[in-house]
Amino acid sequence: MSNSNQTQRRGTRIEFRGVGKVFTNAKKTTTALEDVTLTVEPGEIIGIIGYSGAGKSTLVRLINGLEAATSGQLLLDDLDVVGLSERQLRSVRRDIGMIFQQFNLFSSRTAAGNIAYPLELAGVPKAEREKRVAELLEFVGLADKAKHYPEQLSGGQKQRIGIARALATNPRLLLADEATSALDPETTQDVLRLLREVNKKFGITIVVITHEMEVVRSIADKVAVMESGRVVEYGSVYEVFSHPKTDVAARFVATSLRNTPDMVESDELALRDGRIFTIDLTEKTGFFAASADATKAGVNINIVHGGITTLQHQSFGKVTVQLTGPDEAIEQFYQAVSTNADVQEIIR
Ligand SMILES: Nc1ncnc2c1ncn2[C@@H]1O[C@H](COP(=O)(O)OP(=O)(O)OP(=O)(O)O)[C@@H](O)[C@H]1O
Repeated sequence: MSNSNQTQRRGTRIEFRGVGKVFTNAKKTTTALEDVTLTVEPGEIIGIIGYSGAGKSTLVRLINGLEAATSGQLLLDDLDVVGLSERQLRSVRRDIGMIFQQFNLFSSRTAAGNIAYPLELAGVPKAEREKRVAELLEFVGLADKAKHYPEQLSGGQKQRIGIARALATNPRLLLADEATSALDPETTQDVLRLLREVNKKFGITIVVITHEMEVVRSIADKVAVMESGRVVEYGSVYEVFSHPKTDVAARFVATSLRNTPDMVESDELALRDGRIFTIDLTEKTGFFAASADATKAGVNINIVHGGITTLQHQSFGKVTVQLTGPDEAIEQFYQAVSTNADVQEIIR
């Protein structure tokens, strides 16, 4: 897409300041969000993760003004959107693109017709519209599918059309609500790669709502973990993946990294001879020096589980080892590695 405005525009900055959302109906009140404080810098990709009911969709609906916060402030750049009129919100929404789990394409319109729809709403003249639609189809790699109807497209292709439609009006913020949840893992990666490209090329801020940590790992710069309406953990993807602070974050990380034995594996490992340790590998661990000393003292070291990951240019991981041999030398190994690193022993 050659639109020169686009490269100069920057992504939206989002700031939640103590935001709460309480739904009240005749029978009961539900607190969907409580005291959410969070900043997303322009051009960042933030992953919002949480189990069902954690408040993720509500968070997105506040950003695009479909719901209003009941307390706190929500700033999009410098504008507090809490309490704006419907007319003002319409203008805010012009800068926001959305993509959805079920794609939400019109089945009666072709791929090109779907992408053209927001341009028609915005009153863009036909010739300009056609040019823009062609550029967008090219950008998402589906120029040959312009005249196809949604039912003739695969899930991944439908989502590409959804992304093209969301980009049609040059938004500065893209909200993706479970946008890859209906796709297989490989197609998910394709779509995430496209979203990364959108982010890099146009500097658009992207909010990715998901319940899959794999999605966060693949695309996000920052991650916010939600539980019961609160953001319980927030940080760079590296920080949260390498050192999750809360149980819920650790559980999400474990689903993606698989670098520690699960319960079934632990039960199996516990039956083995010797002692078994899961060791956090960092520069400070001194794992190789301690291993060399133990080997010299007659200890046999067997790696039984592990995984190393690189995120945001930093590597981290865990290794599970089985040590057999002289008790004293094994204890020395344990003392050495546990001085500077987190070490868990798997005990029968
Ligand atoms: N319009 C509404 N009226 C009443 N309660 C609501 C409404 N919308 C959401 N809630 C409640 O707010 C809480 C958060 O819901 P929300 O949909 O934001 O969670 P979620 O994390 O997106 O879950 P899911 O992954 O299942 O979509 C839930 O308890 C839900 O029942």
